[in-house]
Amino acid sequence: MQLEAQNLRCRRGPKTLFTDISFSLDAGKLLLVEGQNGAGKTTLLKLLSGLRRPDKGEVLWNGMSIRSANSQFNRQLAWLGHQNPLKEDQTAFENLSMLGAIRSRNERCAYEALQAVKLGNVKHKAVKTFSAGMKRRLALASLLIADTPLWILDEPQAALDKAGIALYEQLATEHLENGGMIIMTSHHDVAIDERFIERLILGQ
Ligand SMILES: Nc1ncnc2c1ncn2[C@@H]1O[C@H](COP(=O)(O)OP(=O)(O)OP(=O)(O)O)[C@@H](O)[C@H]1O
Repeated sequence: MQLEAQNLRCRRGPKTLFTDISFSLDAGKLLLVEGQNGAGKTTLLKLLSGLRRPDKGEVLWNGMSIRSANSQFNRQLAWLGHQNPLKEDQTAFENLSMLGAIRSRNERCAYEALQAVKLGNVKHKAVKTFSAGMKRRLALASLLIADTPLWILDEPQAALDKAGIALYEQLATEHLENGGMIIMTSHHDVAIDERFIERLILGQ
């Protein structure tokens, strides 16, 4: 398994955000994308997810363009942006069950994912009653339900308290140990073993 970026260039409005980004990421590795506000981290993650096209360059999954129907890229990817992809009027359990149904998971997976993010005791409460940190935990549970090898996560630790950040780091470490891959941004330290981590700093 490999994700490769080849000579990516991106402009937004009059500004060139980056001109020649290349890297390759293998199974069991985490790419930490760093840079100041406005450096282009979110934009780069969108290019790598296929949500936005680069002005130049290509993103390859296992040697094949992610735009090729044969790449199966979308089935391998779980994306988490700044916004949590949650239905506010539904309960935590209903949100995860719905995602699980799309991925042919049974209800037990939803219960297990809720336990894993320590939301088991509020599983039948509507998401609109949750705090920002609880919603972010639920969004992290959706990664477990998706069960894809590649996670692309824009500030996954946002809104989480110390325990929530530690929980995220634990889930991410387990994912990497199982041969998964993660691309993420963060404005904070990430306490994940350095042997998993590669870094890309934008705006230098
Ligand atoms: N819809 C848009 N139209 C034009 N310019 C945009 C748009 N969205 C973002 N930009 C610009 O693109 C640049 C990069 O934005 P981006 O969100 O990728 O940065 P970032 O590194 O993720 O920032 P942050 O750390 O604040 O989340 C910024 O200068 C921003 O003003």
